[in-house]
Amino acid sequence: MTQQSIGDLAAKAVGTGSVSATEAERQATGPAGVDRQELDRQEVDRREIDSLDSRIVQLIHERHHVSSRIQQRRRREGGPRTVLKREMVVIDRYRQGLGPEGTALATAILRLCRGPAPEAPGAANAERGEPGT
Ligand SMILES: C=C(O[C@@H]1C=C(C(=O)O)C=C[C@H]1O)C(=O)O
Repeated sequence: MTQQSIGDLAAKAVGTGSVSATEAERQATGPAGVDRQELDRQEVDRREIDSLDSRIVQLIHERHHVSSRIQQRRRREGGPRTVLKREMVVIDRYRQGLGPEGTALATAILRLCRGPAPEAPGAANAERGEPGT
């Protein structure tokens, strides 16, 4: 299901913007019903955020994969792992797109893409069959 269709479903299910609930529906559900509608909207929006966040995490994994390939190739050829000039270009793209916080985000992403493949805390323990996951 696409993000757009989740949003459409939400609009149909709980009534947003021009598709607001009728007075009759409001009377039928009462104040508690209105609260429930609000909760429904929040739940749908939260699911959309969860889905977006999963995609962002997946994209960072993909980015790490490609970045590692470049870094390893350069190392094999006797070059350095990192190239500051290129990193400045990357940081600038995030800053242009997101403002000052973009710089912090780019820096974190570059750091993630420098080390071993990022993994969830406890993932290594899970592989070894240890508790805490
Ligand atoms: C991927 C590269 O190697 C390193 C990693 C970078 C990145 O993850 O964007 C950028 C510059 C280098 O420090 C590259 O040179 O493009």
